[in-house]
Amino acid sequence: MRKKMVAGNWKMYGNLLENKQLLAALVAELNGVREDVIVVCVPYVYLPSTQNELQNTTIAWGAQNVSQYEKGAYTGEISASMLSDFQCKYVIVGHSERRMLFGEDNDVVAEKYVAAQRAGITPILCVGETLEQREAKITEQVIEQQLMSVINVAGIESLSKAVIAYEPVWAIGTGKTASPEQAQEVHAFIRAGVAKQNLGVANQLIILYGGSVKANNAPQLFAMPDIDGGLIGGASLIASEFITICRASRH
Ligand SMILES: O=C(CO)COP(=O)(O)O
Repeated sequence: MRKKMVAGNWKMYGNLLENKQLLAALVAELNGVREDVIVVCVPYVYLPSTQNELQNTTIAWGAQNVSQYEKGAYTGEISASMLSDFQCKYVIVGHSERRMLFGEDNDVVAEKYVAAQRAGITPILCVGETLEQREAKITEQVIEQQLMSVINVAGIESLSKAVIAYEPVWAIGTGKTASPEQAQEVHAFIRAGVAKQNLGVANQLIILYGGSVKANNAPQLFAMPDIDGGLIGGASLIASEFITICRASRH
């Protein structure tokens, strides 16, 4: 049995006070009561305060991005070993907002994935098609390319220390969720592709769905056989929503 996982992606929201209240609510409701994996991916500057709130709890924390470089004259960048200093267990790489708004291509994403793993941090690798690509019926090609550019560099076994998040771009922040069947179809495609290369890795691989997951649609999504949980944006900022979503991952 694969573990279920729910990860919050706070994006560029929050402040010290709001974060403290949100984390206190999560700890009160979720700490120690679940064997599934619960993660919050916070803005870099809130890693120390998040660590402070969550250490000695069963809720993990992570970052939303990482530099592909180990160190050097890269003004404004944050390395994977810096994230390790704050006991980050996870980092999101290749989020569609990074790909589209900050020009990260498949090669850069692969380098970031490798940099994270080198520092012992589990990358949450995001893949997903745009609406245009879906309508052109090239969803599978797009996702295969996104995955293969990482696998070609890092190897198929590297996926045993990674999480994949399928996030259709058209479903992110739009309130338009992929139907459980639509999402399942892509999740199954991803798992089958990995299984062709390594069945053991494929069976253990956690594949999250992301894109307008809310408390009211999470149960149906998480009930699908290849959906192992969610990567949650907007709803991860509302304690009651996120807690309900975390509970929905248990069945
Ligand atoms: O991008 C997402 C998570 O990484 C999804 O965002 P929303 O849940 O706000 O649609």
